[in-house]
Amino acid sequence: MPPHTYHAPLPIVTPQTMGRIDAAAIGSGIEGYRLMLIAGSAISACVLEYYSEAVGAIVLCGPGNNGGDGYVAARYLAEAGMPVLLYSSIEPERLKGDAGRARADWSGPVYPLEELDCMPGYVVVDALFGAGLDRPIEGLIEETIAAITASALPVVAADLPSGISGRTGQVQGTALQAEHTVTFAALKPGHLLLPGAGCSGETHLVDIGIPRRVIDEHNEAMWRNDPALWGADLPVTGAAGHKYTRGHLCVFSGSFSHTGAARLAAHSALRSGAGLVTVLSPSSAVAANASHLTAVMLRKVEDQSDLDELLVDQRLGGFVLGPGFGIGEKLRQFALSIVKAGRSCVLDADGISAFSDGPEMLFALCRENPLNTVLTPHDGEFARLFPDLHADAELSKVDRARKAAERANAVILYKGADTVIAGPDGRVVINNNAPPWLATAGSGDCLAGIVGALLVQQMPPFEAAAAAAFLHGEAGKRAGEGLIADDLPDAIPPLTHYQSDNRGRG
Ligand SMILES: NC(=O)C1=CN([C@@H]2O[C@H](COP(=O)(O)OP(=O)(O)OC[C@H]3O[C@@H](n4cnc5c(N)ncnc54)[C@H](O)[C@@H]3O)[C@@H](O)[C@H]2O)[C@H](O)CC1
Ligand SMILES: [K+]
Repeated sequence: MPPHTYHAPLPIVTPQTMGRIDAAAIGSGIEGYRLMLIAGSAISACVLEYYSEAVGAIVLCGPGNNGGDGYVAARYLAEAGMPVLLYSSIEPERLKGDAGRARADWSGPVYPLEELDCMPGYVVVDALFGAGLDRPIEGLIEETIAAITASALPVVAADLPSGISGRTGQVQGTALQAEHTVTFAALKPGHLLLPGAGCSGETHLVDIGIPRRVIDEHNEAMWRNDPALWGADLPVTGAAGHKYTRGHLCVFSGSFSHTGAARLAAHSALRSGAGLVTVLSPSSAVAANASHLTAVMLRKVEDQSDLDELLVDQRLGGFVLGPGFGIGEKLRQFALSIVKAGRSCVLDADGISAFSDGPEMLFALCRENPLNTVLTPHDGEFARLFPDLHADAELSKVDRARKAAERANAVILYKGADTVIAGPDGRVVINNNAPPWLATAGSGDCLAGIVGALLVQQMPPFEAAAAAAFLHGEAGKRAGEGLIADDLPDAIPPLTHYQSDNRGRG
């Protein structure tokens, strides 16, 4: 039995779409106040579960429905016997709609926010702003957030930590740091993208009674990375399989003093199930590579004619180009001829930077040979290849990755602690299983090797990139804190752990 339990992948929706989902649910006959009651009860349940020892709860209510959730939570907490002090950022009479109703159902006192006293031993319920935050926080609320931060009282956030944009995960002026965030119906990008992910603490997704059908009808082709998205596309080695049916990946080595990156990628590729892996080395580095390779094969590729000769062999299904290679015309020509030849190509590191001054030719070739290329930029490399997208402060990391994939006609694996994978068809996943210690020298080389291995095993590129990011994160967890990149290849979990279907490929 695989250790992974299968379920539907979690959709992610922007706050704007969440508003439409709320409206559709309410339009279909579900009462809005009922949704708020369930939301508020989930917040109070979280407080009672994690902070049962607290002296009491300080509930901060804002001017909209997020504040309404706060009034409901306050009532349930008080009913459970917890002392509650409720503070409002506006005169409570000004609350309208469901939030007004929630206030009317709260029989305790409402204090103005000016009177807030961060008493030791209390837990804070942050119901100031959620999905409706639409401008930077300033003035009294900014001061309130500073006071809570200085007090170090634990915070449970309703929907989102106040100050975090649900759409981008960016801080609007200032933001609270929560230990727990209770959100409703679907995750928002702000829960998974930095810095919002860091401010959310542990995120709890609660079903408040909006039917899954309504959420699916409004799907934005955006999910949290999960084996449920690609488990059925993982390569399966059947009894009749042999090393050639498991694909042959080639990894380019750099020059004499830059060979380690290619070997990390090659070793990771073998561990990710590639049948054969060959390091392609310039003559100057053949001896250095030979002294470190065993299961991985080695072949001299000095110039374009060597590569052209290699590309005649159709069994060589994919190439990883960039790690340690050096930026220059040689890399550009190699990349273009691989893509032109219709082979799978992972362009990483120098493989991305080399195209900073003119990626159009690469992007045009990718359009002619779709479903071949995966680009794996970190933030600096992304900025070099897509300077306009990187500089546009209005765009979220999801928007940037999506637009870049569309422009490049390639899958973009935009690395970071909040890696985003986007396909040219608009699909996006946000990866969130990477431990912080995975950010170490050579880690990206291993990731490129995993992507390449899955590509040569016939996995479609979007699924291959998403699966690789996930496997890389799992490898990081298995290798543990203090890992170095050399530990990663052997920590890659067996693919069979995540297979969800027996779609055998030989
Ligand atoms: N998702 C669901 O199914 C449910 C969600 N609920 C909760 O409702 C909020 C969203 O409510 P909304 O009224 O749209 O927005 P907010 O309460 O977040 O705030 C809007 C309010 O705040 C003002 N405002 C915005 N930015 C600022 C600022 N920087 N400074 C001052 N004022 C600001 C804005 O003008 C509005 O007046 C969602 O997060 C859930 O918590 C419901 O419970 C129903 C189910
Ligand atoms: K909040």
